[in-house]
Amino acid sequence: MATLAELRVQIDAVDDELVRLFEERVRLGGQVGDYKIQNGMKIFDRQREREKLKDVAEKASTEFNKKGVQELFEQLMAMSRKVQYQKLVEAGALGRLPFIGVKELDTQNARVVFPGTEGAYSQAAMEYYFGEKCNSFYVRTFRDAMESIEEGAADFAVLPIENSTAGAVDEMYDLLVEFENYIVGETIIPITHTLAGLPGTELSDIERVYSKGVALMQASRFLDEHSGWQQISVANTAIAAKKIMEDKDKSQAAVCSANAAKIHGLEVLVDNINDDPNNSTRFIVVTNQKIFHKDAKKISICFEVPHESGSLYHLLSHFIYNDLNMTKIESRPVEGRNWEYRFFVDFEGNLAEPAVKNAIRGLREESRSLRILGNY
Ligand SMILES: O=C(O)C(=O)C[C@]1(C(=O)O)C=C[C@@H](O)C=C1
Repeated sequence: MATLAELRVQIDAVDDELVRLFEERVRLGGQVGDYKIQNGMKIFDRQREREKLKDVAEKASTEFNKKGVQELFEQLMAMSRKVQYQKLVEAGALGRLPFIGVKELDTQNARVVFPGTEGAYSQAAMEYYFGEKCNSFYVRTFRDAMESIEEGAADFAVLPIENSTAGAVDEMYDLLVEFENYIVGETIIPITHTLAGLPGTELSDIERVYSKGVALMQASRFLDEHSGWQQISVANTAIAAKKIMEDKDKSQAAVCSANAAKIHGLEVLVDNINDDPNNSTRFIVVTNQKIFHKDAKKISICFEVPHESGSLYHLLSHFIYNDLNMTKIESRPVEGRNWEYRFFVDFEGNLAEPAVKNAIRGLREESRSLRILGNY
């Protein structure tokens, strides 16, 4: 039997040959890229790749090798595509950037909308981002705010997208797909909930607690200690506070900020009731113009993937090969198509960078309905 050293010599010889053939294949892939660019053809040829995978599997002898050789060729062809996309970018064949780079966002005379009512956390986030004196108004729901932007009634909207305890605000992700609005900024603020009621309310008076569903979730430990209380979800924490004040009923309380309690004439019955003392929410700033700040560092996109094994894996490889750092991924069901998903990805970068253009080019060709949600 051969010794380990002898076997390794043989493996080294095979590997040297593989590297030589790999380089030869990448070179040919590049030439195909030049041809496709000259003739205005798409880089990704799904049909050709399917045939290739079938062919190489047929040439392998065992089931294990058939599967292995297919995985290997999937990778090899993905690499060819990356080389070809790179060439496209170098040839300037990317077309115009659909987004306009701006030096500053025009926030001076802007009219800003936030969901809820006076005292909403979105208002606090808005004041943090635009300043306390900004020209603002409120609407009831997230959808109403997105509509105000789309119609041009407001220049910017401030909306929650993610909470450190409760996770993604699913509704916002769906609205970002539904409306042609774009993210141009973000801000994170601490969220500290209180239990608020009419002045003089005792905890023993309370029968019903109103708030936004996610706020009830964020205070679930405290609320679970009072299992007799009915929890009722309303559109917004500050709307809950306003309702308690209007109903003048001591059997009702709200989960809201101390500021919302004060604005609506309520007493803070129990302070700081969130499960996590570091509870905070990330808010996005949305507008209807396709603009991005020239120094923007983060890009949000969404896309649907073909219902095929490995398709998400291949799409995400565009980030790896272009050396882009992905910071977040979320998925949401695609409406009307059971068990199919739309992915939302955040990654670091600026739309003007070649690596970003290259990745987006590849993602656009290989996914369904790619949308750039914003660069901020
Ligand atoms: O044959 C082509 O059209 C190529 O671009 C080459 C290649 C490959 O590497 O084999 C790469 C990308 C295509 O999706 C299909 C095949």
